[in-house]
Amino acid sequence: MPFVSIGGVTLHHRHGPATGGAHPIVFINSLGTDFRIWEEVWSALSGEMPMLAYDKRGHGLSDIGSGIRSIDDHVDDLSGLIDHFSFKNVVLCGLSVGGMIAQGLYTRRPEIVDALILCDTAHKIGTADSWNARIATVEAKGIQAVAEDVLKVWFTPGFHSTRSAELAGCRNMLTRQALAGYIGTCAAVRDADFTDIARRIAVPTLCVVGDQDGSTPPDLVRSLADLIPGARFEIVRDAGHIPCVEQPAALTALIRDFVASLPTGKQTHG
Ligand SMILES: O=C(O)CC1=CCC(=O)O1
Repeated sequence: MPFVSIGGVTLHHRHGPATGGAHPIVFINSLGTDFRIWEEVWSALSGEMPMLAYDKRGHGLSDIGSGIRSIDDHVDDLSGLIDHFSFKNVVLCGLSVGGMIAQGLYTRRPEIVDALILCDTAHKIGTADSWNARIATVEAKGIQAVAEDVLKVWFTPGFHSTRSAELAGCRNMLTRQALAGYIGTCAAVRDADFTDIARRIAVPTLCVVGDQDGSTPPDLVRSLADLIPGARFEIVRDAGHIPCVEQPAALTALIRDFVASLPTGKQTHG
Protein backbone atom coordinates (compact mmCIF):
# COMPACT_ATOMS: atom_id res chain seq x y z
CA MET A 1 0.00 0.00 0.00
CA PRO A 2 1.29 3.48 -0.81
CA PHE A 3 1.70 4.73 2.72
CA VAL A 4 4.87 5.65 4.56
CA SER A 5 5.51 7.03 8.03
CA ILE A 6 7.67 10.16 7.98
CA GLY A 7 8.56 11.53 11.41
CA GLY A 8 5.53 9.73 12.80
CA VAL A 9 3.12 11.15 10.18
CA THR A 10 1.51 8.63 7.83
CA LEU A 11 1.69 10.05 4.30
CA HIS A 12 -0.24 8.72 1.32
CA HIS A 13 1.79 8.96 -1.86
CA ARG A 14 2.20 7.82 -5.43
CA HIS A 15 5.63 6.91 -6.73
CA GLY A 16 6.31 6.51 -10.45
CA PRO A 17 8.92 4.18 -11.85
CA ALA A 18 12.47 5.52 -11.57
CA THR A 19 12.91 5.55 -15.33
CA GLY A 20 14.01 8.29 -17.69
CA GLY A 21 15.20 11.79 -16.99
CA ALA A 22 17.92 13.22 -14.80
CA HIS A 23 15.42 15.04 -12.63
CA PRO A 24 12.75 13.40 -10.50
CA ILE A 25 9.66 15.61 -10.26
CA VAL A 26 7.69 15.96 -7.04
CA PHE A 27 4.12 17.28 -7.17
CA ILE A 28 2.81 19.19 -4.15
CA ASN A 29 -0.91 19.87 -4.05
CA SER A 30 -2.97 22.87 -3.01
CA LEU A 31 -5.31 23.61 -0.13
CA GLY A 32 -8.37 21.35 -0.05
CA THR A 33 -7.08 18.93 -2.69
CA ASP A 34 -5.27 15.61 -2.78
CA PHE A 35 -2.79 14.24 -5.26
CA ARG A 36 -5.48 13.04 -7.66
CA ILE A 37 -5.48 16.57 -9.13
CA TRP A 38 -2.20 15.61 -10.90
CA GLU A 39 -3.70 12.48 -12.52
CA GLU A 40 -3.71 13.65 -16.13
CA VAL A 41 -0.34 15.40 -15.93
CA TRP A 42 1.05 12.25 -14.29
CA SER A 43 -0.29 9.96 -17.03
CA ALA A 44 1.12 12.20 -19.76
CA LEU A 45 4.60 12.39 -18.19
CA SER A 46 4.73 8.78 -17.04
CA GLY A 47 7.98 7.08 -18.05
CA GLU A 48 9.65 10.38 -18.96
CA MET A 49 11.00 11.09 -15.48
CA PRO A 50 10.76 9.59 -11.98
CA MET A 51 7.71 11.10 -10.25
CA LEU A 52 6.33 11.44 -6.75
CA ALA A 53 3.03 12.90 -5.57
CA TYR A 54 1.62 12.85 -2.06
CA ASP A 55 -1.22 14.05 0.10
CA LYS A 56 0.15 16.70 2.35
CA ARG A 57 -0.43 16.45 6.09
CA GLY A 58 -4.12 16.72 7.01
CA HIS A 59 -5.29 16.16 3.41
CA GLY A 60 -6.46 13.15 1.44
CA LEU A 61 -5.49 9.90 3.12
CA SER A 62 -2.53 11.36 5.02
CA ASP A 63 -2.58 11.88 8.76
CA ILE A 64 -2.24 15.28 10.36
CA GLY A 65 0.43 14.17 12.85
CA SER A 66 0.89 16.66 15.66
CA GLY A 67 -1.05 19.32 13.75
CA ILE A 68 -0.19 22.13 11.36
CA ARG A 69 1.45 25.17 12.92
CA SER A 70 3.08 26.61 9.82
CA ILE A 71 4.30 25.84 6.29
CA ASP A 72 7.38 24.37 8.02
CA ASP A 73 5.36 21.32 9.15
CA HIS A 74 4.54 20.60 5.50
CA VAL A 75 8.20 21.16 4.59
CA ASP A 76 9.28 18.62 7.26
CA ASP A 77 7.06 15.97 5.64
CA LEU A 78 8.19 16.71 2.10
CA SER A 79 11.84 16.67 3.12
CA GLY A 80 11.46 13.26 4.80
CA LEU A 81 9.48 11.85 1.90
CA ILE A 82 12.12 12.88 -0.65
CA ASP A 83 14.81 11.23 1.50
CA HIS A 84 12.68 8.11 1.79
CA PHE A 85 12.83 7.74 -1.99
CA SER A 86 16.51 8.84 -2.12
CA PHE A 87 15.62 11.52 -4.67
CA LYS A 88 18.32 14.04 -5.59
CA ASN A 89 18.40 16.77 -8.28
CA VAL A 90 14.69 17.22 -7.72
CA VAL A 91 12.27 19.47 -9.61
CA LEU A 92 9.59 20.62 -7.17
CA CYS A 93 6.24 21.36 -8.82
CA GLY A 94 3.99 23.01 -6.25
CA LEU A 95 0.47 24.33 -6.73
CA SER A 96 -0.69 27.27 -4.58
CA VAL A 97 0.23 26.41 -0.97
CA GLY A 98 2.22 23.60 -2.60
CA GLY A 99 4.32 26.33 -4.24
CA MET A 100 4.97 27.84 -0.81
CA ILE A 101 5.99 24.41 0.49
CA ALA A 102 8.33 24.10 -2.51
CA GLN A 103 9.90 27.48 -1.75
CA GLY A 104 10.26 26.42 1.90
CA LEU A 105 11.97 23.14 1.02
CA TYR A 106 14.30 24.86 -1.43
CA THR A 107 15.31 27.33 1.29
CA ARG A 108 15.95 24.58 3.79
CA ARG A 109 17.68 22.10 1.48
CA PRO A 110 18.90 23.86 -1.67
CA GLU A 111 21.42 21.06 -2.33
CA ILE A 112 18.69 18.58 -3.34
CA VAL A 113 16.57 20.95 -5.45
CA ASP A 114 17.61 21.61 -9.07
CA ALA A 115 14.57 23.62 -10.19
CA LEU A 116 11.16 24.93 -9.18
CA ILE A 117 7.82 24.98 -10.98
CA LEU A 118 5.60 27.39 -9.06
CA CYS A 119 2.02 27.00 -10.21
CA ASP A 120 -0.73 29.45 -9.29
CA THR A 121 1.14 30.50 -6.20
CA ALA A 122 2.78 33.57 -4.76
CA HIS A 123 5.11 34.88 -2.10
CA LYS A 124 2.01 35.98 -0.17
CA ILE A 125 -1.52 34.70 -0.78
CA GLY A 126 -4.61 36.54 0.47
CA THR A 127 -4.84 38.76 3.53
CA ALA A 128 -5.02 37.92 7.22
CA ASP A 129 -8.62 39.18 7.23
CA SER A 130 -9.68 36.98 4.30
CA TRP A 131 -8.10 33.87 5.83
CA ASN A 132 -9.51 34.61 9.29
CA ALA A 133 -13.00 35.03 7.81
CA ARG A 134 -12.69 31.71 5.94
CA ILE A 135 -11.39 29.91 9.04
CA ALA A 136 -14.27 31.29 11.15
CA THR A 137 -16.87 30.18 8.58
CA VAL A 138 -15.36 26.70 8.26
CA GLU A 139 -15.09 26.31 12.03
CA ALA A 140 -18.74 27.27 12.44
CA LYS A 141 -20.32 25.58 9.41
CA GLY A 142 -17.82 23.22 7.80
CA ILE A 143 -16.00 23.33 4.45
CA GLN A 144 -19.35 22.99 2.66
CA ALA A 145 -20.09 26.61 3.59
CA VAL A 146 -17.17 27.97 1.55
CA ALA A 147 -17.17 25.35 -1.20
CA GLU A 148 -19.07 27.27 -3.92
CA ASP A 149 -16.87 30.36 -3.51
CA VAL A 150 -13.73 28.20 -3.59
CA LEU A 151 -14.87 26.32 -6.70
CA LYS A 152 -15.39 29.69 -8.44
CA VAL A 153 -11.70 30.52 -8.01
CA TRP A 154 -10.54 26.99 -8.79
CA PHE A 155 -12.24 26.79 -12.20
CA THR A 156 -13.40 29.06 -15.03
CA PRO A 157 -17.08 29.68 -15.82
CA GLY A 158 -16.56 27.46 -18.89
CA PHE A 159 -15.48 24.54 -16.70
CA HIS A 160 -18.48 25.11 -14.41
CA SER A 161 -20.91 25.03 -17.32
CA THR A 162 -19.47 22.12 -19.34
CA ARG A 163 -17.65 19.74 -16.97
CA SER A 164 -20.29 19.07 -14.34
CA ALA A 165 -19.10 15.58 -13.34
CA GLU A 166 -15.53 16.76 -12.73
CA LEU A 167 -16.86 19.79 -10.88
CA ALA A 168 -18.96 17.55 -8.63
CA GLY A 169 -15.97 15.28 -8.01
CA CYS A 170 -13.78 18.23 -7.10
CA ARG A 171 -16.50 19.54 -4.78
CA ASN A 172 -16.51 16.13 -3.06
CA MET A 173 -12.72 16.20 -2.77
CA LEU A 174 -12.82 19.68 -1.21
CA THR A 175 -15.69 19.12 1.21
CA ARG A 176 -14.38 15.74 2.38
CA GLN A 177 -10.99 17.03 3.50
CA ALA A 178 -10.30 16.74 7.23
CA LEU A 179 -11.44 19.94 8.97
CA ALA A 180 -8.27 20.30 11.04
CA GLY A 181 -6.06 19.80 7.98
CA TYR A 182 -7.99 22.40 6.01
CA ILE A 183 -8.12 24.98 8.79
CA GLY A 184 -4.49 24.42 9.81
CA THR A 185 -3.33 24.91 6.22
CA CYS A 186 -5.47 28.07 5.84
CA ALA A 187 -3.70 29.48 8.91
CA ALA A 188 -0.30 28.40 7.59
CA VAL A 189 -0.93 30.26 4.30
CA ARG A 190 -2.23 33.31 6.22
CA ASP A 191 1.00 33.49 8.21
CA ALA A 192 3.41 32.83 5.33
CA ASP A 193 5.42 35.51 3.56
CA PHE A 194 8.03 34.27 1.10
CA THR A 195 8.96 37.68 -0.32
CA ASP A 196 12.56 37.64 0.94
CA ILE A 197 12.95 33.94 0.20
CA ALA A 198 11.79 34.41 -3.41
CA ARG A 199 14.47 37.06 -3.99
CA ARG A 200 17.12 34.49 -3.00
CA ILE A 201 15.98 31.62 -5.21
CA ALA A 202 18.98 30.68 -7.35
CA VAL A 203 17.78 27.71 -9.40
CA PRO A 204 15.85 27.75 -12.70
CA THR A 205 12.23 28.57 -11.91
CA LEU A 206 9.05 28.48 -13.98
CA CYS A 207 6.12 30.50 -12.63
CA VAL A 208 2.85 29.55 -14.29
CA VAL A 209 -0.75 30.66 -13.76
CA GLY A 210 -4.22 30.17 -15.21
CA ASP A 211 -5.44 33.30 -17.01
CA GLN A 212 -8.63 33.29 -14.90
CA ASP A 213 -7.12 32.32 -11.56
CA GLY A 214 -9.26 34.07 -8.92
CA SER A 215 -6.97 33.24 -6.01
CA THR A 216 -3.48 34.03 -7.31
CA PRO A 217 -4.25 36.08 -10.43
CA PRO A 218 -1.71 36.49 -13.26
CA ASP A 219 -0.49 39.90 -12.01
CA LEU A 220 0.33 38.43 -8.60
CA VAL A 221 2.15 35.42 -10.05
CA ARG A 222 4.02 37.74 -12.41
CA SER A 223 5.13 39.75 -9.36
CA LEU A 224 6.45 36.49 -7.83
CA ALA A 225 8.36 35.78 -11.06
CA ASP A 226 9.74 39.34 -10.96
CA LEU A 227 11.17 38.67 -7.49
CA ILE A 228 12.97 35.46 -8.53
CA PRO A 229 16.17 36.09 -10.48
CA GLY A 230 15.83 34.78 -14.04
CA ALA A 231 12.39 33.19 -13.51
CA ARG A 232 10.27 32.34 -16.54
CA PHE A 233 6.61 33.38 -16.46
CA GLU A 234 3.85 31.61 -18.41
CA ILE A 235 0.06 31.91 -18.59
CA VAL A 236 -2.22 28.94 -19.25
CA ARG A 237 -5.27 30.00 -21.26
CA ASP A 238 -8.81 29.07 -20.19
CA ALA A 239 -7.78 27.96 -16.71
CA GLY A 240 -8.54 29.02 -13.16
CA HIS A 241 -6.50 28.19 -10.08
CA ILE A 242 -6.01 24.49 -10.86
CA PRO A 243 -4.66 24.15 -14.43
CA CYS A 244 -3.53 20.56 -13.78
CA VAL A 245 -7.24 19.66 -13.70
CA GLU A 246 -8.66 22.21 -16.13
CA GLN A 247 -5.92 22.36 -18.79
CA PRO A 248 -3.61 19.40 -18.08
CA ALA A 249 -2.25 19.18 -21.64
CA ALA A 250 -1.13 22.83 -21.67
CA LEU A 251 0.44 22.55 -18.23
CA THR A 252 2.15 19.27 -19.14
CA ALA A 253 3.66 20.87 -22.24
CA LEU A 254 5.10 23.69 -20.13
CA ILE A 255 6.48 21.26 -17.54
CA ARG A 256 8.01 19.01 -20.22
CA ASP A 257 9.62 21.92 -22.03
CA PHE A 258 10.98 23.43 -18.80
CA VAL A 259 12.42 20.15 -17.50
CA ALA A 260 14.01 19.45 -20.91
CA SER A 261 15.73 22.84 -20.71
CA LEU A 262 17.44 22.02 -17.41
CA PRO A 263 21.12 21.14 -17.36
CA THR A 264 21.76 17.60 -16.12
CA GLY A 265 24.11 18.85 -13.40
CA LYS A 266 22.92 21.45 -10.94
CA GLN A 267 23.31 25.02 -12.15
CA THR A 268 22.53 27.99 -9.97
CA HIS A 269 22.31 31.63 -10.85
CA GLY A 270 21.24 34.82 -9.23
O1 LIG B 1 -8.82 27.55 -1.92
C1 LIG B 1 -8.42 28.60 -2.39
O2 LIG B 1 -8.98 29.67 -2.13
C2 LIG B 1 -7.24 28.63 -3.26
C3 LIG B 1 -5.99 28.42 -2.52
C4 LIG B 1 -5.29 29.30 -1.79
C5 LIG B 1 -4.11 28.63 -1.24
C6 LIG B 1 -4.26 27.29 -1.80
O3 LIG B 1 -3.49 26.36 -1.69
O4 LIG B 1 -5.39 27.21 -2.53
